[in-house]
Amino acid sequence: MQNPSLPRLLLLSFTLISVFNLVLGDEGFCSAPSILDQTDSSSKPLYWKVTSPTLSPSHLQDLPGFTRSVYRRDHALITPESHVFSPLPDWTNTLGAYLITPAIGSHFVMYLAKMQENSRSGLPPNDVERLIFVTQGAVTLTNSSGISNKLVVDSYAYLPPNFDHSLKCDGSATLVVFERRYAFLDNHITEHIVGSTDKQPLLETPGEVFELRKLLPASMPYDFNIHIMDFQPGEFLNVKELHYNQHGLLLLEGLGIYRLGDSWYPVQAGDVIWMAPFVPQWYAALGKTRSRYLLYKDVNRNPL
Ligand SMILES: NC(=O)N[C@H](N)C(=O)O
Ligand SMILES: [Mn+2]
Repeated sequence: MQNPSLPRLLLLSFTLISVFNLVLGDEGFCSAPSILDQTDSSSKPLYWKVTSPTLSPSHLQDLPGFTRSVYRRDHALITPESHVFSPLPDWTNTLGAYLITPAIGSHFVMYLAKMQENSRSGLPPNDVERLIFVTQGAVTLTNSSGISNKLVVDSYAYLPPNFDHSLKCDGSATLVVFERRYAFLDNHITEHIVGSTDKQPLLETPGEVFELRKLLPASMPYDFNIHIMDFQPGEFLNVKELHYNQHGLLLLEGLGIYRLGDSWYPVQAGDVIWMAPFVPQWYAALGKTRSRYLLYKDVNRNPL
């Protein structure tokens, strides 16, 4: 057999190198793109991952039937690839995905409302209070006396039971909405509230390292609150909580591990969690950026 010519050798070695490059990539063998390699998110709008989550690692994206969602007796993890939207009754041009309802065992509802152009909200049932929190876009809230407030990302509004109001959206907006049949107490009444997370003071968290803000007053008329909790990577809940209160959680930023009962779940921004009363619960923040989650918690009412 004659010696292979130099040009053939060069062609062969070039082919081999490019094949290895293709397989190895520059991070090593079979390297899957890491969620941590996300482009620098400082150029993105606040809470951008809530409405554009990493639906699943790219090498699992097209795996039929793959989901991280779980439903158990005392908890549920609802991840974005499981959302089922349908027109919200009484709302105009708005798609809703109910994520937590009394059918799961809760005394409240939690849903995502995707408002499209020229959309308008409907009212909740009588005696039902509502809290809306904007995670994308902007809406205009108008109350019965005609006063309007523009709510942008990170803003919220609390509407007392039987409080006439309407939300209008010209472009698009995504809201997370909590509604609950108000637990009337003596002659207490709640007030209409409009605010934004960044204007709420940090509260003491004795024995814990996370930063805590609350969106509603702690006073007796309010039968629930919304906690905004921030963890730096590596920080975790000190107390492995087990309490009579129930939770609806939306992870707004970051990623980590949520322990619920005897299960441990990797979670990321966009994930929603239902926690029934007494479910053991614990969180640890991972990754390169802070974790921030929004948490519904019933308060101020005797559990009997
Ligand atoms: N799972 C939680 O983050 N729970 C809150 N720390 C709470 O119950 O207040
Ligand atoms: Mn808790």
